[in-house]
Amino acid sequence: MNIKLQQSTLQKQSKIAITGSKSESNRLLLLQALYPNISIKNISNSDDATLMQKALQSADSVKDIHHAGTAMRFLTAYYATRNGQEITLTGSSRMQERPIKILVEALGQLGADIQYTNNEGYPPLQIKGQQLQGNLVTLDANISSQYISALLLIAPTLKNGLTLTLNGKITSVPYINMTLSLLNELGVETNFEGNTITVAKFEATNEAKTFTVESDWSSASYFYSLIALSGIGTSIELSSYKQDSLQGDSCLAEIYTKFGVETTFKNNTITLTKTHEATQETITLDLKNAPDIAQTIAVTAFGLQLSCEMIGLHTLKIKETDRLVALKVELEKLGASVDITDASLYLHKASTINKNISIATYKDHRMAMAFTPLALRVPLQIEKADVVSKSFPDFWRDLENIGIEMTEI
Ligand SMILES: O=C(O)C1=C[C@@H](OP(=O)(O)O)[C@@H](O)[C@H](O)C1
Ligand SMILES: C=C(OP(=O)(O)O)C(=O)O
Repeated sequence: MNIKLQQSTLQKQSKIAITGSKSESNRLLLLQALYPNISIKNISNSDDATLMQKALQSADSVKDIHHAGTAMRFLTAYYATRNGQEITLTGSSRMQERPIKILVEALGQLGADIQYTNNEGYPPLQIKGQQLQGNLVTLDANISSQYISALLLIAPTLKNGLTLTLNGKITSVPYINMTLSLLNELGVETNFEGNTITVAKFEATNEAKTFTVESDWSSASYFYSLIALSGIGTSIELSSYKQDSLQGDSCLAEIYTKFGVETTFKNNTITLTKTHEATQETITLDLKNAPDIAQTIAVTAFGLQLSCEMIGLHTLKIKETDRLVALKVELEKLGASVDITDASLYLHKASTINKNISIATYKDHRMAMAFTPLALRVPLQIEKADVVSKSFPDFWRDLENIGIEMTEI
């Protein structure tokens, strides 16, 4: 399905309820498999969370988690601990290009039996579950925090808990803190100081424990962008959000003040309002803690005809696509000039935005969603638009409801 977006104007005031965070959901689903007294409210309806649930529930020996990075990494650790169970864990062709060696070797230090089916260092994996021994693991922390979260999630079920020593610069730290906070909420003792994380053993209890997932902040980014590209006074209310979020992408509230958007928190909702014009000609950001909002921000800056320098983007090359290359190619089709390195992107100030450009999405939900707000400036097309379901299946319906005019082609 491709979508043609007419040049549109957002409703002056609107309301949306965004689905639960896929990051929180997939952590809680894994914890629920380990501690069945857990129940989960406002769980994400994303493909990634649905695939995680299916994999955990099905008795099949082959588990296919498609594009879901968290499911791939968290389930690798989980099945390595399932004594007597043998499974193959696989994913989409892109998933088979996303590295997993650091996690496999870390689990190997605990005695896990994991073999590569095709290419060393990449899924599919053949996992023979067993009771893991040992409690000390050292691993590189600069490639993906998901390897660390995967180990932390199984840590309280290990005989002596776990001590992780992290090598190198730690990336995507808020996602590690989210994992630790959820463990703490369950009652698990943890400590994170410098480059060492410890997790104590924790026994299952019968006491019911309910977690309520906060709505997804990465998904909220597209509404921040829409408001930034709208006229002064335009606002949207998004539920259900908290000021003390576990999600690092809640830094959007501060970042978007630079684009003229103010956020107010009230009764579990946030209201985003365009209150002023952008305050600077060049927006400079380090996104090592919030990699998933890089595409949204680059497109907002382009739409507002600002220049933008983003660093800390070293993880973008191994996500759903090489997001640095994808951003450069698609922004340049629209008339931008973009310089990239392995870890940064520089968008030069644009003087025009080309009309009726067809945006390729590279099997990456965030490419489709990040470019859509440009419909407030020019008509454009989004190719393979159903890709959004990885994290936000209701995206197109919600956008139509707030005034974005579109037709399927
Ligand atoms: O732990 C998580 O839920 C996630 C961690 C981040 O990945 P990296 O740690 O690989 O950057 C992020 O990009 C991803 O969307 C979700
Ligand atoms: C990178 C992402 O997801 P994952 O790594 O979990 O596939 C994302 O949602 O932007």
